[in-house]
Amino acid sequence: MIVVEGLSKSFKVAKRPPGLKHALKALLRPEYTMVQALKDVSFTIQPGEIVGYIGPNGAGKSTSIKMMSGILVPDSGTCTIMGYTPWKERTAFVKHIGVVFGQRSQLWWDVPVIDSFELLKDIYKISPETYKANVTLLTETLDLQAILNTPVRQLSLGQRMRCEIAASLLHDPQVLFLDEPTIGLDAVSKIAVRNFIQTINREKGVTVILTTHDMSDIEALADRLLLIGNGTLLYDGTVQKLRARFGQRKTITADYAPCAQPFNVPGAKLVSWTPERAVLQVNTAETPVSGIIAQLSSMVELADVAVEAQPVEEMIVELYKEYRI
Ligand SMILES: Nc1ncnc2c1ncn2[C@@H]1O[C@H](COP(=O)(O)OP(=O)(O)OP(=O)(O)O)[C@@H](O)[C@H]1O
Repeated sequence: MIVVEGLSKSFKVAKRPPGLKHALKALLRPEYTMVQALKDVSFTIQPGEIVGYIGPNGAGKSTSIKMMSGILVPDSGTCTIMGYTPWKERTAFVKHIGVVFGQRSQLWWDVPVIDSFELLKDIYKISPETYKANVTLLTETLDLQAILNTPVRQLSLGQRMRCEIAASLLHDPQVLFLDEPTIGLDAVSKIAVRNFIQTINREKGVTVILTTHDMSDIEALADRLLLIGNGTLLYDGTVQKLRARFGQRKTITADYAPCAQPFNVPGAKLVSWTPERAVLQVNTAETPVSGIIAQLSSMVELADVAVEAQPVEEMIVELYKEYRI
């Protein structure tokens, strides 16, 4: 579906040290530096995948999405999506993709949402039947009925995001690029957007490339992660592979009948202790959880035990540390 090979992109940025003197100098004799946003990035994405494209600020995620959606031209490298080179065959190519930039709107600010949808219908030359069916489906699943006649500028962020996602799917694209689609959304809207992404992936087979800083989006949606740092692709693998590598740390929370003294369980690290509850961390590669629970039950009268895996967020932090990004 998507084949990216050796993509590189640099930007020429004007140097402007602070101060009026430097500002005047920069105006008369501008100096430039080059920022390398992407360096030789390659990957392949299969139809129907949901891929989390992650990395710290300035890593090169948006630059990649802009190239894959045909907005930016790389300095070198190739990208083929459904047989198209995005930046060369943009008019034909955009019919097959949907793009949502969480920080920017593709809707017309002053007109009601439904008018923006009508304009998109004409731009994408969507047939009346497809348009009608999709507006009905998207209105229902994204709960848009009450806001379809409201001008975009009067919508809340969460309402606008739902409209943006609907707008990006009116023409039945096979690939959807989502750049921070849940940024600034409340918990209810986030879950609604995530559920919707899962639904269109499952029911319509839409391939999704998702960039986000919200690791709970990744945990809920992505089967596979692409980690980018300083413009370089550092990790390409499934969330399970990440778990196998970093997810051996488990947290055990034990509730017990009151106990006067803090205790020590060999093989586990005591994170916190109260007379009725202890939180321990264990590396399951070295000590099995069952062994820790057996030790605990010989020391205190256990009432309840909860075992939690390490959250994906913490594993990603470990990955960032490992690659020093
Ligand atoms: N139009 C531009 N002109 C100059 N530099 C740019 C431009 N666009 C991006 N850059 C630079 O390229 C690098 C990568 O930026 P990019 O926006 O792709 O990062 P990102 O991973 O999307 O970051 P964030 O998570 O903060 O959105 C950064 O150093 C950025 O300053």
